Amino acid sequence: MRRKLVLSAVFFSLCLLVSGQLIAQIPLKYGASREGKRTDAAMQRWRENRFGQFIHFGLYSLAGGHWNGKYVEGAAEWIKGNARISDEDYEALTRQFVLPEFDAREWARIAKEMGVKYSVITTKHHEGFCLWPSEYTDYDVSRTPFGRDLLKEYVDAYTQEGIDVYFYYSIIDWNHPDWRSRVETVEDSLAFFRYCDFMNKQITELMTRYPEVKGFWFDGTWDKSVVKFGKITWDIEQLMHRLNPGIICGSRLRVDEKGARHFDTNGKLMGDYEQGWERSLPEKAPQNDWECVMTIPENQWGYQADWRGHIKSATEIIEMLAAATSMNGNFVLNFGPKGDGSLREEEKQMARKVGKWMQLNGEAIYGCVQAPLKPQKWGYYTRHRDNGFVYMVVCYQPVSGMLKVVLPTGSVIENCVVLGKEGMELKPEKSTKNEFVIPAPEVKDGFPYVIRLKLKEGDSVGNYVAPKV
Ligand SMILES: C[C@@H]1O/C(=N\OC(=O)Nc2ccccc2)[C@@H](O)[C@H](O)[C@@H]1O
Repeated sequence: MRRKLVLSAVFFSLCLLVSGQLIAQIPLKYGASREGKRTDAAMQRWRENRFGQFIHFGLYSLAGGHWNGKYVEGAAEWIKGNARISDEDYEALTRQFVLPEFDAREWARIAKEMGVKYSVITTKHHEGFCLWPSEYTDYDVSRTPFGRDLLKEYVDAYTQEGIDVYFYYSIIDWNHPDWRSRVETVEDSLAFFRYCDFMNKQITELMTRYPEVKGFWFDGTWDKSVVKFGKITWDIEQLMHRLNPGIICGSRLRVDEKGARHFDTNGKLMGDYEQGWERSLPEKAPQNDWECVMTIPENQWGYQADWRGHIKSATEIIEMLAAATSMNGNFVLNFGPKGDGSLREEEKQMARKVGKWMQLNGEAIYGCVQAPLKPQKWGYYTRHRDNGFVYMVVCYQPVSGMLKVVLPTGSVIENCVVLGKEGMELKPEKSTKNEFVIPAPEVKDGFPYVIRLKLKEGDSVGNYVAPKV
């Protein structure tokens, strides 16, 4: 009998362990450096920004996804490898880096028009070319006909427009002689640690030359060299916090000493937000802060002259932004400027359409969080963190003409209007004890619309525990 009890206890614990309910905590030196959501003002600002822009710009922008007159398959910013371009031929692009149409103030104006509150720029992508005059390499803007400090012009122009700036920095550096994708020999180790020293110097340079930077968006931490020496990513995090304790950094930087990425071996998030949502959205709200980065075509971050496949419409982008906000996440839309420094027409169009929508409906996005209400098929609920309104972002117009809403028992809808038509109140009908139907307004422009609900005082939507869905 006793043996049976012991065996079933062991079996039960194993099931829990396997199901992840009970991760046996092991001591980690280079695991998560902090736990739980940050509550400081800098992070709260990041949360309230909600909508951001990504800018992928580098030597790859000159190639535009084509080489020797031919379209090159794959992501345009990976063209060096995709087209098997020699180091010499690729480096020759620096002599074409003239940027006759580059105007950071125009980029910033268009970002402002689109309604983004922050912007992330590739200071150095995997190619290793730096958009600022770095003391630690010649492979940068200062050795090109353009010659100017592009990063400074970007930082000044965006800051002038009131848009927070963030720096993308690739750990992978195909140009640097000491970069190693794997470390197998003593020589590899010596080179790789020289590279880490170079990297720490560049990160320090970026944070001291451009103190406006609010955070870093690290990439390229999947290679064996980084996974094997996770401590280097701990060191980078410690370095950044020494230089600016409020700096914000996502989970993609970090690797613990066991090789675990994003979440350490004990299941704890390493970084200030989940940075794994690339061209995808979660099914339900993650526990942590999180950010989705999205491309307009299927998978092109750098400039590709010939977009193929499905190109997302402004309506699709707006729905993704609303979905992200409804799950407490940020949404960052990518632009890949052309090799002459100008923005492509499709992206300017996108900025105009999304910006027009944001002007009318931004209050349902900025500073908003998940409204814990039963999800409905017509779209997404958001809730402003302190104005008390609940927003319904309607993306799927019901043929019934009726929008169903289930509220906390005893709730009363005091006011119900479509943003932009505040003068015309909608009349919700109470169908059962806590279900209402709202007559759907006519959709004319093919864009989502937003209904704003004012609930009777005392309705605790904030604390309402939505039924398990
Ligand atoms: C934002 C993108 O980030 C990248 N890579 O991201 C990933 O590798 N993402 C990833 C990796 C494994 C699983 C899921 C996503 C880069 O290679 C790409 O050029 C672009 O800058």
